[in-house]
Amino acid sequence: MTSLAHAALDQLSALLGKRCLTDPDSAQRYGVDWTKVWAPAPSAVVLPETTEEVQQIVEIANEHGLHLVPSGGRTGLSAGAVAANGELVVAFDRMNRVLDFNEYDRSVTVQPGVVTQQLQEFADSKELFYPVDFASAGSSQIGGNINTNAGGIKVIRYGMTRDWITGLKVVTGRGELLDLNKGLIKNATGYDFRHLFIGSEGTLGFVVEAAVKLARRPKDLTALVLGAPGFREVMKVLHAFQKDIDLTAFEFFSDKAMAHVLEHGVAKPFDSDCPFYCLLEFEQLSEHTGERAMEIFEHCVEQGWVLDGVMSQSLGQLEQLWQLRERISESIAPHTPYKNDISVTVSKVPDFVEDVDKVVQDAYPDFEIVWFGHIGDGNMHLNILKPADLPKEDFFRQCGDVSKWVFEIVQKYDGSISAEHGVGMTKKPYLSYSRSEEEIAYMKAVKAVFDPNNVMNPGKLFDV
Ligand SMILES: O=C(O)CC[C@@H](O)C(=O)O
Ligand SMILES: [Zn+2]
Repeated sequence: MTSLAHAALDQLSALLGKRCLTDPDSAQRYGVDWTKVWAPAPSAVVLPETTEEVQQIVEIANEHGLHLVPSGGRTGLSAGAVAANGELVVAFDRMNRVLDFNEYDRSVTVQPGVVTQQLQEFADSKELFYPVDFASAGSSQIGGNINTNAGGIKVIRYGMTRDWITGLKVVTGRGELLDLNKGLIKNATGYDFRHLFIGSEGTLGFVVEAAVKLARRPKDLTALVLGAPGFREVMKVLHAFQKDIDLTAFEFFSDKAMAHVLEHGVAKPFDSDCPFYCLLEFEQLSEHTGERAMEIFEHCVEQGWVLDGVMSQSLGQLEQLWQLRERISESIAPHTPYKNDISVTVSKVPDFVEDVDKVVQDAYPDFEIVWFGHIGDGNMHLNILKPADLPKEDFFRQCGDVSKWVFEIVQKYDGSISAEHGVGMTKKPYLSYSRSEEEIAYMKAVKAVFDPNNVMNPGKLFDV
């Protein structure tokens, strides 16, 4: 570990005892997320258990000029929670309790270290539903989800994390505790700071408590996996289903993505090989919905938009079909992927994908390019896989060069360079492709208000 001012370390140890860690294993464990670009090098790791302790940590940081990095489930993909420069990591694993539940408000109050799946299971135990879901739900924490405004596989129906947070308690970079919006549905009293903190990547303060809204449990979820001859056909299928059915998900993946998950032991859904696949899901609110889905499926086949397909007949089959999509990220991970998480409005998706695909195919004739994502909400994951014999540094450098061309197209289409993974360090150099100079100046000014000494996660999102 790099050296932290002795006086600061003494104060932290006096405050937290054994919950102030300076051993190399803890540094490795708490100083990284799922990006493998920067090596972890924090000065120390602290594990607060109360809001008061969080406030005192922030006060010590201000006094000694420490830099603080929030750490949740560490499943991030943009290096937003990486401590690579001697920072103090503040990990929320010990603040992981459900504090309150109110069935009339359909609201649950949680600490930031509650794991997403723990929240989903709690909601289920109350016969309710927390709908924000993604493959890393088993380890990601709600505090991290709030800091990145996490999205995932159900956004088409339920929106992002932002749409489910009705209240936030935060400790600002000044060490003050703010109680934001207090669980209210309606509150027209000026600036809603809750929304400033959601998606702020820990640059303004720490989330120490959140009030989360819950939904009705979905009824008889059913999935269809369909094979399509081309990408444009996938979008026609989306349109055909959406005209009649409220979809809870519409995901797509290419044949290359399919090949990787099959190699990882997931069962093939049907015999035909197709260039593209989509997975769509809906609630069977009545028998009629299933019949209507079959009619639309047949229509898509007649039109030549669908080559083959399968529909789940049980919860087990539904879960099996979801594996095809949810396990893509882990199945390509051994190939050191360079990730892009880009979005445009849904109507622009076909032209946008065609333009980007042309650029990356030309730029990387020897690299494998894997497309998949949440196409129903306009979010594509573009992963470039590293050839086994190419050194990691050369690979990332080449990918970085091409990113500029990709992001020029994103800008042309008024899209986002980070739809749901955040900016962190990986996308920081490209922020101006999605946000104007004026906007970035306002962002910096806002940070200065909440965190005047720049103790909160510096070097992420933008440089001050
Ligand atoms: O690995 C990726 O590029 C995407 C990860 C995640 O957002 C997903 O949708 O599976
Ligand atoms: Zn995703």
